[in-house]
Amino acid sequence: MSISEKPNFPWFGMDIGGTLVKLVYFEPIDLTEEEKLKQGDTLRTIQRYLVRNEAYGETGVRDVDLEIKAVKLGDRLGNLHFIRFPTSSMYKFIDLCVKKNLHLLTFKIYATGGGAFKFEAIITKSLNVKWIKCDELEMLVQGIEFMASLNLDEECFFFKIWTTDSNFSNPFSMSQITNFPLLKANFDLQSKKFSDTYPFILVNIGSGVSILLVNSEKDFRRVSGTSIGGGTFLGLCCLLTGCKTYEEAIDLANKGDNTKVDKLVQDIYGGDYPKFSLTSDVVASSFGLMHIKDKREAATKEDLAKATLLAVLNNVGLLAKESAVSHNCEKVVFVGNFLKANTLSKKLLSHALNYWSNGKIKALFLRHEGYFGAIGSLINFALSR
Ligand SMILES: Nc1ncnc2c1ncn2[C@@H]1O[C@H](COP(=O)(O)OP(=O)(O)OP(=O)(O)O)[C@@H](O)[C@H]1O
Ligand SMILES: CC(C)(CO)[C@@H](O)C(=O)NCCC(=O)O
Repeated sequence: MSISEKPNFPWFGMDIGGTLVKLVYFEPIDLTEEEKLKQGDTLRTIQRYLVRNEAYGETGVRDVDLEIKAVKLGDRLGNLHFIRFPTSSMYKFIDLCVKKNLHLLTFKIYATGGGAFKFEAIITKSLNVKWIKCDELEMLVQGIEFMASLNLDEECFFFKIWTTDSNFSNPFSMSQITNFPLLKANFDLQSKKFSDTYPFILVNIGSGVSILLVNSEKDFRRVSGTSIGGGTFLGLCCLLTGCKTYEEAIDLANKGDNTKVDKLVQDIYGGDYPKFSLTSDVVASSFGLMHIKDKREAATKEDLAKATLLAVLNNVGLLAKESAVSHNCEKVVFVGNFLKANTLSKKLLSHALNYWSNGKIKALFLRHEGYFGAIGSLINFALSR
């Protein structure tokens, strides 16, 4: 990718999703003395504000652990900073930009995600920006390709699974998974091999789920999707458990037991259903016990959160597998913020794909999981004239 032109600073890429806004900020570290002088107070203040803080207002967070130092973007060198805040705070964000005098600067923002369309009118009315809308799935693929080109050691990883145990017929059975040593295996890094990954299925688990067949950076299409995604997990957990944040919901799910909530094959057959290889512990019906008063009363918040997580994963996992099989792909790359701080889901998806495909299909994960759309926007910004 050749990035030769130098648009004026500040350099941002933005992805305004259904739940979260993702912002990638390029902090130039090679400014000449002349450029520093020219930069002006507003820009300097903004830069300091962004890179010296880890939290912004009530809801903004910088994912400090994801920062990438000394990245070359065209002929400029800089650090990449990753910031997120809830889309529901978008109006407060615009007010903050005005408070920080950003409206006095003229600059361009490349924005993607549904919110690039939804918020265009209010942003262009409040700030003096040239608002360039980019397609979210194109940005996602381009963002991944750019990150792959950086060859960062720890970007791409998978869980090593040692066997496809034929006695093990329920990839989402908690009892078997805790006994299953493979899921406790260390990460194996897959860096420097990402370009060998084409073609692959890309599963973006955001509020909803988009599934793409990616043959190359330029050749991809959306082959499937589902409304049962990260937003469903978070929304249902809030309803069922009274939790208020994603972090709380994941914490509850990690501690719960879904068999107190789901109806298993065993609850229906009294044991296995061997004719169709359905062992007793397979979930026959997600939340299937909850019509029984005693069961309902016995189920804890943790159990409900775990059952919610599994219901979402079962659905996404199956769609990912079907997409991989029907398009002859051996790799499925999972991204999106539903995977954030969610190792349990990553392990379960890895194991499920491995089990369903007899070890042929591998699940891959990327460290900057929710930021690729915003990275794609930043790259397109840097490419722009
Ligand atoms: N701090 C958080 N707040 C809210 N949701 C979070 C948080 N961290 C992770 N999540 C999870 O990530 C999901 C949103 O993921 P992501 O940011 O990738 O999607 P989005 O871009 O907002 O949605 P879409 O792509 O469908 O428009 C949420 O539904 C939730 O499951
Ligand atoms: C609508 C988008 C593309 C917005 O990112 C996403 O939330 C999604 O793919 N939802 C699932 C839509 C469906 O295929 O049913």
